[in-house]
Amino acid sequence: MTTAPIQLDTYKLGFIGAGKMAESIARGVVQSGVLHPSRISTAHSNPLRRSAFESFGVKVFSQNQQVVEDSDVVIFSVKPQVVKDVVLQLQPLLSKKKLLVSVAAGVKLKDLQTWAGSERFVRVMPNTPAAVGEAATVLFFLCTLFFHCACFCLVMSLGGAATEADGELISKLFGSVGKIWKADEKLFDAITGLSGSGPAYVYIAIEALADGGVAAGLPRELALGLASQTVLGAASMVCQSGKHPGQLKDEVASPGGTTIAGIHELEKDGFRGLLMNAVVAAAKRSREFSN
Ligand SMILES: NC(=O)C1=CN([C@@H]2O[C@H](COP(=O)(O)OP(=O)(O)OC[C@H]3O[C@@H](n4cnc5c(N)ncnc54)[C@H](OP(=O)(O)O)[C@@H]3O)[C@@H](O)[C@H]2O)C=CC1
Ligand SMILES: O=C(O)[C@@H]1CCC=N1
Repeated sequence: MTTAPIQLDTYKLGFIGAGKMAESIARGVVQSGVLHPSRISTAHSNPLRRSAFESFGVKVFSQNQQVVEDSDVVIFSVKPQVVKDVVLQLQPLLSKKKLLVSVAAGVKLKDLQTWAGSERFVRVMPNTPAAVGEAATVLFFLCTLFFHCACFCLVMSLGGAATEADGELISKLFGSVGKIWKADEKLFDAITGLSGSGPAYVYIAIEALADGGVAAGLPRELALGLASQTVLGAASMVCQSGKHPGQLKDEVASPGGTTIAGIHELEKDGFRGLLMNAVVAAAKRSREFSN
């Protein structure tokens, strides 16, 4: 039985938690054109947070309850430390008609479903480049195997009462702000440590590369522009060339040249190990948020 394709623009999207992650997703969704800003809402009392969303047409209520009542899809984008209280507070409004999403680091789906009194809940780990349509987002689906017409049909059951259409809806929504993957929930702490937190590691690298340029005599603006574009170009080469980053690195490092002199410095001070440690530490912190 074929179902009609999901029309994203017939849904209304609400954010509980009008912070950096919510704003990044909302900006990316609006920029992609898949949803008009008038069909997006959030709530905050702080004038700065209100104007941040109103500046691109998103409705800002004063209460969370109004957001839930106004939305078909509700994204919980508050900090992990408060998500339980917020979900419990809104529980009476979280009917099965609402598709619920959590972007909170470390908070397990089973707990979210319990607090909401609804199994129509999906976990998502996005990152802030959603704002420019370049997010790395991982979705957690509860996969249930059903016998269907004498063959296996892997049904993306998103948690009990969630449906395959819910999966398509969430995939389309987050697919509009970048690349999406699906993974088992047991990987989510590592995913959070890598791609959830990863933009911050790269921002530090860009800042440090620019500082290196300044130390070598470049004007700050030129150094920052070159550093940013070099990281963007290198990442694009990995994503588009199909080559391993090690091969791409070797293609830059001429024998006895400048690059290998720089790489030698990085290796002397354990550059790789430092990045690995950052991901592992962030994943460990994510695990601390689960009950
Ligand atoms: N930032 C990122 O790069 C990523 C964040 N996430 C996840 O997204 C979630 C939000 O993170 P982030 O956007 O960075 O955090 P922010 O602090 O920027 O945003 C959280 C927002 O929630 C608001 N808030 C606090 N309590 C309530 C409440 N009871 N009801 C409604 N809103 C409330 C805060 O308001 P106030 O400031 O007034 O307290 C704030 O505006 C977290 O769970 C995080 O793990 C996931 C991936 C990446
Ligand atoms: O720093 C944090 O906890 C959030 C989750 C992943 C990125 N930012």
